[in-house]
Formats: sequence, C-alpha cells, structure tokens
Amino acid sequence: MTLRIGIIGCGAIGQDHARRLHFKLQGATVVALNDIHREATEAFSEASGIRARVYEHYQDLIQAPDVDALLIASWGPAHEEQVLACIDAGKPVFCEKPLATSAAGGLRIVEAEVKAGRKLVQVGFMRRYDAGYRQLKQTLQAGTIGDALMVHCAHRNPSVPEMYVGDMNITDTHVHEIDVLRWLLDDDYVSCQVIEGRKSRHAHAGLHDPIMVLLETRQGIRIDTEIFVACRFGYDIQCHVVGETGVASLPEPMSVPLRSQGRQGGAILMDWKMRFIDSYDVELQAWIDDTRKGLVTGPTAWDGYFASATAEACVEARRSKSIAPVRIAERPDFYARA
Ligand SMILES: NC(=O)C1=CN([C@@H]2O[C@H](COP(=O)(O)OP(=O)(O)OC[C@H]3O[C@@H](n4cnc5c(N)ncnc54)[C@H](O)[C@@H]3O)[C@@H](O)[C@H]2O)C=CC1
Ligand SMILES: O=C1[C@@H](O)[C@H](O)[C@@H](O)[C@H](O)[C@H]1O
Repeated sequence: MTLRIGIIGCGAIGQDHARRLHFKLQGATVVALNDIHREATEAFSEASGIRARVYEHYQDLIQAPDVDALLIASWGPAHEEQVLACIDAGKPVFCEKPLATSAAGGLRIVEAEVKAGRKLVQVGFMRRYDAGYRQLKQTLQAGTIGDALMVHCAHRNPSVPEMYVGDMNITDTHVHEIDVLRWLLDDDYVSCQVIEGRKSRHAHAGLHDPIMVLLETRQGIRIDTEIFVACRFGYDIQCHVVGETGVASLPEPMSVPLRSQGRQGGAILMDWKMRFIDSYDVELQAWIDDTRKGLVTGPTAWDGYFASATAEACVEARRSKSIAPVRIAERPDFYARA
C-alpha cells in the first residue's frame, strides 16, 4: 500500500520534504497540502509537479479520508495544535522540530498519545539518522574510548534571517544538540547553564550571538556547546566526545582536500540543507516504512517533549544567569527505552 501523505506547512523544509516524499523516496505519495499562504502553495503544487489538492484549513486536510499520514512543517508555535489534531484523528504524524514551543505543550502531546493507546508521533530530529553521528555512537558503544566524560560541540550557521531573534538560538538551533546528544550518550539531562559570549558585530539587533550552553547529564557527563549563528564562514557542526582513554569526533562532511594557489584545505558547506541532506532521506524513508507497518521507531513524542523541556530550562537559566535544573515529568511506561 502506498502511503498517502498530507503536508501542513509548505515553506522551505515543507517543500523539500514534499519533493523527497513524492519523487525520491519509495512507498509514499503526497496527495494534500496546506499552508496559511494558499496561493503560494497552489503555485508550488503546480510548479513542483506534485499537483496535490490544496486545503484552506489544515483540519479538513487531516480529516480527508484519502490522507493516511501527515507531515507537519509549519512554524513551531503551530505544531502543538496540529499534532494534537492528528492524534485526535488517529493518524500517524511526522512533526518537524520543535514538537512544541513549551514543556507543557510537549507534555500535552505525550498525554494525548498515551490516551490514544498507540504511538502515532515522530519528531524530525534527523541527526539521529546521520551516518557520522551513527558511526560516533557505534564507537562509543564499542567502548573504544572508555566511558564518555565530557563533550565539546559547536553549532555554527553563517547567518540567520532577521526574524530569528531572542532565544531562537536555543529553541530552534541548540534543540538539535539537545536531542542528538541525549541519544548519542543514552543519558538524560539534570542541569543547564547559558553563558553569553562577547557579542559579534555581525549579530543582528534582536540576537545575542554567540552563546555557550552547558549541560550536565544524569551520569555526570559535562557538555559544552558553542552556538554561533552569524559566524559568516560556513555551516559547521562539531562534536568531540572525550572518554577515559581517547577522544571520538563526529566525522567532517566529505570534501576534496585541495592544494592550490598557495593554499591547502577544503570547502566548508554554507547551507544546513546540504549538511544533513542524506539524513533527511534516511529519516523519512524509515518513517514511511515504519508507518506502513504501524510502528514508530524514530524520535518519539517523549523525545520531543524532553527536548522542549530542556530548551525551556536553558531559557530560564539564561534569564536567571545561573545553573538551572532540567525538570522532567515521570516517563510513562509507554515510552520505556528499548
Ligand atoms: N530538521 C531540520 O533540520 C529543520 C527543521 N526546521 C523546522 O521546520 C519548521 C519549518 O521551518 P522552515 O521551513 O524553515 O520555515 P518557513 O518559514 O520557510 O516555512 C514555514 C511555513 O509554515 C507556514 N505556516 C505557518 N503557520 C502555519 C499554520 N498555522 N498552518 C499552516 N501553515 C503555517 C508558513 O506560511 C510557511 O510557509 C520549523 O519548525 C523549523 O524549526 C527547519 C529547518 C531545518
Ligand atoms: O533546524 C535548523 C534550522 O531551523 C535552524 O535555524 C538552524 O540553526 C539549524 O542548523 C537547522 O538544522
């Protein structure tokens, strides 16, 4: 059975996902689209060749009998309401990060899913599907560097749009590290701290950039992440795990090493879309395959809630300029770790 998918939110990543689901991946077809910008969505539907029906209201799209599953790529504040509507309709849903913009919102989704009695929600934390992060996890699991003690990370973007302001470097950007490191280390967070660096002259008015986020895990592993979203030079993701007997690092993306014109080096990617392009494909192919079997094996609503609650604690820590506890609700058995 081909999975018939409806997409809510057809901006940058919504359009990319629509194309990959419809044209690139196996076992799915995009049959319905919705966005608050209807005309642009109709134009996209036509120009892309997908030619799906465009719905005025996302609720009607979710209810449509020929829509088997949903993908949500609207902006973050709309996610909670839209995911809850999918759960209410009993339909599987892939929701781009963040699952919700507050811990309470994430918890409402968790509670609704538990009440529904079956897993329906997967969250778009694609780094878990990245070949480099997977190799790093295998290295840690093999015990090659002993137990992990500390982790040094960086999440650098060349620039961000003017609408990217305030705490988005935590809620929109650092949320990727929050999820992937929890998965990588198979651990949870207990406390956090946010330190603002000297502000770059390239950071726009509504943003303090760069910042440093410190996390402490239940096992006592210390993590520092530099988030620098106006770094100018490239999209650069770093992760170095310091263990008892060695250091294991996230592999760099492949690029041809050059010796040319009196210089030595290679290219650095400039766009986040290219850095994780393969992992989006792997992530969504796995979601299609699982959904056709009635399973969720990727990041769950619980993982989405955990990330939102940790991000919220980081925002509190930033405001209070102190170390803040990461307070997490009791995990329902429904989401027991494998
Ligand atoms: N996993 C990843 O690496 C990435 C995830 N994202 C996430 O995907 C989501 C979308 O991001 P972008 O595509 O970059 O943003 P965007 O601004 O390009 O697109 C968002 C779209 O949602 C539409 N929209 C807003 N509210 C809506 C509503 N209530 N109902 C229906 N449509 C609505 C907007 O009109 C817009 O077309 C965000 O949550 C973002 O954090 C974005 C980029 C990368
Ligand atoms: O999710 C993403 C964006 O929304 C976010 O703004 C970027 O900082 C991230 O690198 C990208 O992966």
